[in-house]
Amino acid sequence: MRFEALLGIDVGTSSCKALLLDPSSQVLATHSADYPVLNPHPGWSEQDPECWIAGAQAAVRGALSKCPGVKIIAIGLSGQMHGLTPLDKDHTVLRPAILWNDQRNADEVAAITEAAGGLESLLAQTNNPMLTGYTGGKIAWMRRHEPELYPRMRHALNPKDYLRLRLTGEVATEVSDASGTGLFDVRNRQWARPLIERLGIDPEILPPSHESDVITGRVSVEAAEAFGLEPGIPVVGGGGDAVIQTLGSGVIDPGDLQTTLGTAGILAAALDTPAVNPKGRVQVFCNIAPDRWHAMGVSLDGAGLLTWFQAIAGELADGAGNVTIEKLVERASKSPPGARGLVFLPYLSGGRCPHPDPHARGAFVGLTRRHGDADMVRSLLEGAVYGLRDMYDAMASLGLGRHRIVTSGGGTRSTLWRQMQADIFGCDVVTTDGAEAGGAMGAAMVAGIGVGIWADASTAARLRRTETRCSFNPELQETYTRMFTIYQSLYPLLRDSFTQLGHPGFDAGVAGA
Ligand SMILES: Nc1ncnc2c1ncn2[C@@H]1O[C@H](COP(=O)(O)OP(=O)(O)O)[C@@H](O)[C@H]1O
Ligand SMILES: O=C(CO)[C@@H](O)[C@H](O)COP(=O)(O)O
Repeated sequence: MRFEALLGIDVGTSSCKALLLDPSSQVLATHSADYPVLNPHPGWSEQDPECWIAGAQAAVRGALSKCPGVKIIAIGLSGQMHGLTPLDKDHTVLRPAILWNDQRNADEVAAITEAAGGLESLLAQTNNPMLTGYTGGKIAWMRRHEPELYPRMRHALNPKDYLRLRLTGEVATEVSDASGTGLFDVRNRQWARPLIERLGIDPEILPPSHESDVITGRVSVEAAEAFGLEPGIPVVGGGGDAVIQTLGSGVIDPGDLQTTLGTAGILAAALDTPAVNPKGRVQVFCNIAPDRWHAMGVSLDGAGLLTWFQAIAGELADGAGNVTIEKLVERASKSPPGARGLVFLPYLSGGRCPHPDPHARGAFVGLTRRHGDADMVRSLLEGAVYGLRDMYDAMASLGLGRHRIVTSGGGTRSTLWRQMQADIFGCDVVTTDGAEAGGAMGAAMVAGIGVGIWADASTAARLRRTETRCSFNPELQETYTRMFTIYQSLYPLLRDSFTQLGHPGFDAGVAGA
């Protein structure tokens, strides 16, 4: 017997996830497929777009195989934001995609800010500063550093929009991911054309932008065969993962806070106006709902801290594959709150919010002979949450409440990490069904809105169900308040040292040269 479902696909940084949702908003199946990130130079972060396609095909086929007889009625797309996927006129990928956590383009970002008339003027045009992670600076970097490739670039797509192209043959984006280029007029939900022209960027390389629930194309015959789908299925706009995850967590109306522990760490809230961005310290983007906006702080290292440590621990154990994430978290649970006075600064990939500093670095501060692996892993987990708390403080002028956090992403698999969020923020932390599937849940929901199953985002959001709850322990407030105060004091003290440690000679082992 055939039954209907919506398919959400999330092109994450570490894996592609697929999720099937039935029209009553029950999760039917999920499946994911991993792929690697490439770091060819210090501060560079790239991926081969073909790995997203192979990952999406494996994730979709895996999810479908768990639901024999399912008929997909619409597809929604989610993906890591800001990644520059440059294509030529025949849609051939010109170079590996430059990802959201890449730090190579600080010079171009400074030049763009100046050309725009300074930070205030840029904020007036886009509501956002140009950050090193954003697509606009990467386009400028290619123009300067890859002059043989740049003139061939006809399309600059975000990762999920490249998947859209491969699924439907259509070049398109939607307002949330367009916001993350730094070239989008977030208040008016359209490309910031005067800015784009002033920067000398050809506006034609930027895809047409739609609202997130608009149908942008249909699965082609060729893609149907490659993905195990039927041709003709409508594909809606979808959203950037950091934005669409709020819908997937049921957070679409102003009030709740939402966090995500994926590769990145994200603290977000829905807004009903395009709020003034406080000194450009946070990200204010278009939300999935056409009458909503989205404020967030992003740390470039969230749950990705654990996979970094896992790789190191695996090397020390002679490459033995038994250092699992679960084992690391289990070790962390043996260390007390505050990790015996050990703090970890989570800036392995540089800083974004509240410190937009490509030179920022990670640091264990306070090590003694009493500290062991359990304390080190615990301080990593706590450092990721202090990072979220620091973003909350940076967003103070937005007047966001803190009565409850809804959390999502791969890191939410750990009860310890969810409890830490509750204890460090001093509020309840809940998960909703499908929380681990990242943006794939929100993508399936927006697909349903696009084909009329739900009237709007608020209606769809109300159908999410709470699955877990951690209440905060008041007895830990003093420890965590003290530790967080120390955490906040450290970056300003270490900033100059971080910059000096970034001397390229140190990486090459010839700092005197
Ligand atoms: N059991 C677990 N406990 C805590 N964290 C986990 C667990 N399993 C996976 N993770 C973390 O989840 C992260 C991946 O989350 P995910 O939401 O899939 O990220 P992305 O969308 O960026 O690919 C990894 O960096 C890993 O550290
Ligand atoms: O840079 C941002 C949002 O501004 C990140 O959220 C990326 O979009 C990557 O997300 P994950 O792969 O970690 O979910």
